[in-house]
Amino acid sequence: MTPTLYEWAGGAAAFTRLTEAFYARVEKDDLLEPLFAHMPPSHARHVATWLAEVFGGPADYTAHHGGYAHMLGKHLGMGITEPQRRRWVNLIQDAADEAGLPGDPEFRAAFLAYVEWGTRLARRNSQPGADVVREAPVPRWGWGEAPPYQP
Ligand code: HEM
Repeated sequence: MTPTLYEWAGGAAAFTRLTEAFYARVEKDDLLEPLFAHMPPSHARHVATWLAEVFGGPADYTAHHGGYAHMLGKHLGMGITEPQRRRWVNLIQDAADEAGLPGDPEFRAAFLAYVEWGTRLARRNSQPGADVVREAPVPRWGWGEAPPYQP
């Protein structure tokens, strides 16, 4: 059986460490801090729950946090710029290193693929007047072309 990305990453605790490390960096970041200035303390935990579900963990964001529609609503009208999007991508990769997520090529390729996809959608959906998909399931992301290397 191929493990899920969630299992390979180290389960719920790994995603908690990831988003804590990420938002510690966001708070000190010139481009992102202004966007997140009014973020409630629960934010890091909610994003960890989202990412855990996306990568094959329990569907708790869908069950308890309003699912896709709630996530979408948080980004609407924000007008994320490309430099801000790219910084988000850079900081979550730094956070993945700091949080000790697996560094193997296959895991990081799948992780970054989702982060690229998700941030590009978030940026597009955040533009004023964007034509957005309002209802959808929380996505589920897999290994793609390179499954985990298990000798
Ligand atoms: C893969 C990409 C992304 C994912 C998975 C993601 C996920 C989320 C989720 C789940 C929430 C809602 C949290 C809750 O339920 O409380 C949220 C809110 C938010 N996101 Fe994103 N996001 C992504 C990209 C971005 C980008 C690129 C930016 C800006 C550069 C951004 C800025 C924000 C902000 C400012 C909030 C609202 C924080 C608040 O509650 O005040 N997101 N995001």
